[in-house]
Formats: sequence, C-alpha cells, structure tokens
Amino acid sequence: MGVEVVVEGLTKKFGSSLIWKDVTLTLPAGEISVMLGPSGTGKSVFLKTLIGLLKPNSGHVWIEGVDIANCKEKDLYEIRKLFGVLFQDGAMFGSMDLYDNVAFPLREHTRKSESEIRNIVMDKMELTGLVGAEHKLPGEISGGMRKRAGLARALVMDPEILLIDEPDSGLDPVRTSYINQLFIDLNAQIDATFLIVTHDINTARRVPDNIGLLYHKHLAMFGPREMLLTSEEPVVAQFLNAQTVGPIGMSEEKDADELAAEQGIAMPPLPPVPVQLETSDGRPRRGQREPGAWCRENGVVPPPGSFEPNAEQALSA
Ligand SMILES: Nc1ncnc2c1ncn2[C@@H]1O[C@H](COP(=O)(O)OP(=O)(O)OP(=O)(O)O)[C@@H](O)[C@H]1O
Repeated sequence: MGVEVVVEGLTKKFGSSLIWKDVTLTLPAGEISVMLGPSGTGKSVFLKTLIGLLKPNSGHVWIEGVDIANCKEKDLYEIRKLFGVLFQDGAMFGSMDLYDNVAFPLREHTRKSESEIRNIVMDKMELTGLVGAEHKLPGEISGGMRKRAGLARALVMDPEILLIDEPDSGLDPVRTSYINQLFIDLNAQIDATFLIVTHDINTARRVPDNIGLLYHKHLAMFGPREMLLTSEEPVVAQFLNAQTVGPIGMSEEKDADELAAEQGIAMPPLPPVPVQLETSDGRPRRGQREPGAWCRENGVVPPPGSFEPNAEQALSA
C-alpha cells in the first residue's frame, strides 16, 4: 500500500505570472511529507497539480508509471482513484448529515450495496472518532469534527495517496494536536503516502518524515525532517524556527534595505530537534526512523538537547 509520487521539473504559471518553477521531489511511498511555505507561494496550487486538477506548464508527475501531468483524461480518471483529498474546509455538503457525506463517494463511484456502504462508512467513522455523530449536519459540529468528517470521506475509497490541505487552519492548538496524532495513527493503519500542506511549524517539526519548503517561486529544500530541522540554510532555518531575522519578510522576500538593516544581527542558534510524534498504540510506521538516525548517518551534529523527551518546546509563529 502507498505509492511513490515522483515530481520532475514542474513549473506552473497563471498567464504570465510564475507560481513556482522547476519543482523536483519524490514523496516516498507510505511516508508522511509536509509542504510548508509563506502565504501565496503556491502550496494549494501544488496539491491541485499533483491530482491533475491543474495542468503544469512543464514537467512531470509520475505515479505508477503514468505521467498525470500529461496523460489522457481516461488515465487521469483511473489514477485519481488512488487519491483521497481533505480540503481546507472539509468541503461537506451542508444539507447532508455526516453519514451521507461520508457515504457520498461510495454511492457515486461504486456499485456497493447499502449494507456494504454502511460497513465502510462506520469503519471510517470509527477511525476518525466520529461514531455517534453520524446524523449531525456539518453546520452543527465544530471545525475540528468537520475536518475529521472530511478525513473520513477522503478515506472511504481506500486511498494510496492522501493529500491534506491546511488541516490546522481555524483549529486551536489542542484540536491541532489531536488531528496530528490522528494522521500519525492513520498512516500506521492504512500505510498510504501522505502530503500535508500547512503553515503550522509545530506540525511541520513533529509530524512528518519529510519536509519541503516552497519559497520565492521555487522549492527551497525537500528532504528528511532531521535534515531540514538541522539546516543552517537561511530561508529554511528562518521559516522552520519562526524567526523574524532572515531573508523572509512580511510579504515573502525582504527588500535590500530590510536585509541591510539586519546586517550584523546573527540568526539565533537552532533550537533542539524534537522527537517525532509516535503512534498512540506504539505501532510502527513505514517512514519512522530512530530519533537522530539521519543526523548520525550524515555526520550532522544536532543542536544541544535534541531528541530529549522534553525538547519539543512549542515555537510560536
Ligand atoms: N485558478 C487560479 N487562477 C489564477 N491564479 C491563481 C489560481 N489559483 C491560485 N492562483 C494564484 O496562485 C498563487 C498561489 O496560490 P495558493 O493558494 O496555491 O497559495 P498558498 O501557498 O496555498 O497560500 P496560503 O498559504 O495563503 O493558502 C496566488 O497568488 C493565487 O492568487
């Protein structure tokens, strides 16, 4: 389960406006990757391009030997069945209760009987902690529950690839922690390839196996979590450690005057690398590695205090 997604030289423009250029990365099968970036850098456009909702100007997205950026509609239709997508607002139908919302893709795209549908829907409701809320309308539940309902719906077709757009938008830190734990537990259970787009650096620091950062119309870096959290590269270090000193300003890039004013101000030292969030029942995940393994294998000395149980002091953005 879980398939690799290989992105090669992807470039996207709207008219003459370049969104990002030459993005190349591989989402490893069954692992959790996070895509970060300042507002407006094209993270949502990237998700939509991966699933073929938007066409890139050039480049390839290879999934199981098919280039979905350039294939026929018929092949795209087949490949899309591998995806589950959780949109920012959950994208629920307001007039249907949660049960019917979650059942919708099964009724629309399969010939399953209502009793088979019931088994699948209730299984996904259980996975996402929604048993008992089946007959509530989306307008009657909290934002956190709506996201979990969107997640249950994204799971009913047993996706190999799960794309999740800003799961933490509009959620308080406690609900964000719950949904992050749910992603880790789900990843262990379904072994799908996850890509989460987020602004939340605490999510990015603790949840994924891999992190990518889109900045200034290109992919600044993509790689294992420990690689980015120990990187001294100014854009990566500034963003992942929520610093104001560095090349990123309020509206993405700082201008020359702002950067000149910072001359001589050293970037603060990197904080300790936190341990990665584990599954709640201790079940291993495919992408999980021993804390510090990447650093050891690559001869990188992590900041003092890294991987200690209490190293995960929340950073404020
Ligand atoms: N269909 C479209 N047509 C034209 N421009 C678009 C379209 N979709 C997105 N854009 C533009 O592409 C840019 C990137 O948008 P996108 O929503 O992907 O950014 P983002 O990084 O997800 O931002 P945020 O973090 O604020 O959600 C924006 O300038 C947006 O206006």
